[in-house]
Amino acid sequence: MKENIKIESLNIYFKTKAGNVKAVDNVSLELEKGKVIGLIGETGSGKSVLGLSILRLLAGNAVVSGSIIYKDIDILNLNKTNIVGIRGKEIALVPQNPGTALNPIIKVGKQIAEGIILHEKAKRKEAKTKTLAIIKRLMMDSSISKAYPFELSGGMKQRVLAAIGISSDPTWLIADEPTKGLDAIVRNQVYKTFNKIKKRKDTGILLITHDLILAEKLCDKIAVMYAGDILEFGLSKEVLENPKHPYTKGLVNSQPHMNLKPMKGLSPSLINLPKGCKFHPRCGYAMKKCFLEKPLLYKTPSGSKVRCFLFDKTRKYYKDI
Ligand SMILES: Nc1ncnc2c1ncn2[C@@H]1O[C@H](COP(=O)(O)OP(=O)(O)OP(=O)(O)O)[C@@H](O)[C@H]1O
Ligand code: NI
Repeated sequence: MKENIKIESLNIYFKTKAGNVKAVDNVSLELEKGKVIGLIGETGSGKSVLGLSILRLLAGNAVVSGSIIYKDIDILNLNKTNIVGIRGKEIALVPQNPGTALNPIIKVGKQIAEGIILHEKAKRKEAKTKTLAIIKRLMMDSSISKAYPFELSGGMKQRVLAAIGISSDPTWLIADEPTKGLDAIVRNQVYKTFNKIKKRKDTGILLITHDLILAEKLCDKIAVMYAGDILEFGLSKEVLENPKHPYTKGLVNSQPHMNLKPMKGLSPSLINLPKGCKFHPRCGYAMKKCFLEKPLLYKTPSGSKVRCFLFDKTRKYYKDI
């Protein structure tokens, strides 16, 4: 599918005074058009960096290699003018921090309409009609178009950002932690907004989140990140209800609605990464091999992929954990 986003051997490091920060390590991942793919993992695991790289929005000290193919084009090779034609129009971002992402002195409706005018070269009147249709589609009251951002709650601002995101009918939406800092009721409203977008089936979503309840409700597939690596990838239900990698198990068990059992240890320094499996210093199942060699992504009988030697069936210490 030409409109899939195919990430291949993506490496991203940041040059800093303390050394090179390896934020994304040889990631290959295909995002299927019209599907919702979740990206979960502890803080600092590289989720936002991966999402922003698709939009070429990384900071100036980023060094990127590999490829991100969309419609037969490598996004990483586009010049600044051409990326502007894709960003916002075909691949849109719903940014983190709704508090700062909206312009405080412009009414919300106008902010949604501006995107439509910019990307679709629409006339102001057409843009206004479409803005009201989008507001209605996302189940918000039309009166919000006349409100200034400060008049809206955090959840409402987040939904307005989603409205801006879909205003140009993009093929892809990259949403970075849309429920961060919101209480349960408002989180549910944001979920409903994204579910509406999902139901239209013509927009795929890359959902970056710590909210595993949201991830399970919305995502078709989930990728689990740790220190720049994907450690597990598979159907959402499979990954969250039957996690295979010891790290995914730890993440699931540390959720407030689960045992709330924090995972032991801390993520490694991205400047000085552990040899072998990056998770081995924290892993209760670590074997000698894990200290020396980086595991591949092994396919499990249920179809998910797990970067863990316990799932390398060719070896005799394979067991279901
Ligand atoms: N411009 C930069 N210079 C140096 N390091 C950076 C830069 N941008 C990001 N990083 C580092 O890259 C790593 C990955 O960051 P990223 O924001 O992708 O994490 P994340 O998984 O989104 O975490 P969170 O869940 O907290 O949002 C972090 O260690 C971060 O400090
Ligand atoms: Ni992030």
